[in-house]
Amino acid sequence: MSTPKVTTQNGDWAEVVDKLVAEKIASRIAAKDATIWGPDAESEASIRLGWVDLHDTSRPLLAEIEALQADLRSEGLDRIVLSGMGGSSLAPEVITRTAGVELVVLDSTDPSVIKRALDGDLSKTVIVVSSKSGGTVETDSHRRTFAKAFTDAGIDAASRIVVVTDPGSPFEKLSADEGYRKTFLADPNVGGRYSALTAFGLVPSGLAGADIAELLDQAAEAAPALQADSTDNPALWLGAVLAASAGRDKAIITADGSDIVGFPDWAEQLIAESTGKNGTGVLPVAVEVTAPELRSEAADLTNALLAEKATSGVPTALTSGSLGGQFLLWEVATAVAGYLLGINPFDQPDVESAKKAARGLLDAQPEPEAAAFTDGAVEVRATEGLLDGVDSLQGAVDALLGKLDPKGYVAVMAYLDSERDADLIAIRPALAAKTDRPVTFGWGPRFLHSTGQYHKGGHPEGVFLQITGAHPTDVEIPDRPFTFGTLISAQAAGDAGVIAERGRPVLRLHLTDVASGVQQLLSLFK
Ligand SMILES: O=P(O)(O)OC[C@H]1O[C@H](O)[C@H](O)[C@@H](O)[C@@H]1O
Repeated sequence: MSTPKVTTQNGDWAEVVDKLVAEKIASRIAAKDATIWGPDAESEASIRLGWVDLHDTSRPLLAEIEALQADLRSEGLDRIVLSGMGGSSLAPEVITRTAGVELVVLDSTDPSVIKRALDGDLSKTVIVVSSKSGGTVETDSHRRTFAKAFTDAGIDAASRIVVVTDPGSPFEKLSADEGYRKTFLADPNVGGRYSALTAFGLVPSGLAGADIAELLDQAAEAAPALQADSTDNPALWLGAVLAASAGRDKAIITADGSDIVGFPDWAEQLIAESTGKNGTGVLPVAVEVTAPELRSEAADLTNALLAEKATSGVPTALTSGSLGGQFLLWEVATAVAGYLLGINPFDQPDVESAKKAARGLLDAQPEPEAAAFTDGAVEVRATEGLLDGVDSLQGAVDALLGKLDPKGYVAVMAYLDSERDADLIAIRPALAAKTDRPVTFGWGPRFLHSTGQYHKGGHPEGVFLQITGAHPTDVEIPDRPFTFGTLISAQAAGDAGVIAERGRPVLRLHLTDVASGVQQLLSLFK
């Protein structure tokens, strides 16, 4: 095991850290002092600090998870599917990828993703449906669809559904009414993105075969250093680099040489939802190790890397240590960053707006907006004025990039199948190289529960490239008046509408044939 370490380069944060030590911020966080973030944040903070000692309070869960796993295995049930969005799936994804065990993570509404999950061997499948609120449309839709699929296959659906939710949520009651196999109630005093070491992180990971006791041991080993009012506390340095590097409001995150798999995607949600609000915050940009952003010397960047060496001259924090320790390190650092930025790190005020817009579209089912023009396999639409005088895909992309401020960023929002359409990811470094600006890439609707908050609530300086696709095969959602295809289209249109209302440029590309549309898009950058 190794305790978390943070080394800083290309800057001096000693004064900030001294102030944090003098104000006893670390020990006050550990003592669950809800007053740290000011009077406006106090009531939320008072029910959101349960994560500081989960390495102790989650212990009783281990035996329960182990017992269920043994039962499932004895029945030959070893294909674990996890339905969960944002904080209900990002941590288990990192934990199981790092442990090298199989977990099918379902955090999409793309019909092709759903179909693939349903096409797996249902005779060996258990679905863990995780939702803190119990009201998330994606997870509700997955649950309905899997329940029917089990029944259609002659399998007792209730025996194959495991629920993780908060006590008192509507989902707890539904689970009891339906007689689902087991309901794990999570600690309600922990928000989704801080829930890696609650039942949300531990249940699916443990059932899939990851060593979750070790994860808690790692966090327990890390905790004393992270709670100390000391200039040796690594979380104070990481928090200071993230929030107190003047004018540097974009953090490039990558993992190079770390044995932790996929950590930047988890950190992205933690930082985006915790800080991206009130027109401020830190934009987390999760990138591949060869990303152009890592060589950039731009004045608005910092780097937060799970790596041993800085890659450019910008302010950099290098972090290392075990996964359990890293979870706690980044959580404390984000709470510290929230304090330094003067915001409440525990709410996500702008996430709801996109959900509301999608619901409105599902209810109204309006005629789709006509395309401004079609180029090959791509229908092009955009916010008003953006396409004036433009009649080609190349021209449309250039027009969007023309709106980029010197301090702006590009957000690629792909409402597609992350496995089938994985080639599209190449557009991220291509755009970063072309614009010399940071580029976020999110699969929709997954990113709505992560960077989606920052895009609407953070610094208003993004330009948005939304990509959707045709669905040759759609999937019904039992007892709902819409299909997965309609749902994902409404989520995309709703989100684009909210971003446009906030005055940001949005270019919407709809691929009438996804495979050739993806290649057509990529060819723009060759
Ligand atoms: O666990 P749930 O209640 O289903 O919520 C899943 C996700 O939903 C919202 O988008 C929140 O912004 C996220 O922080 C949360 O993780």
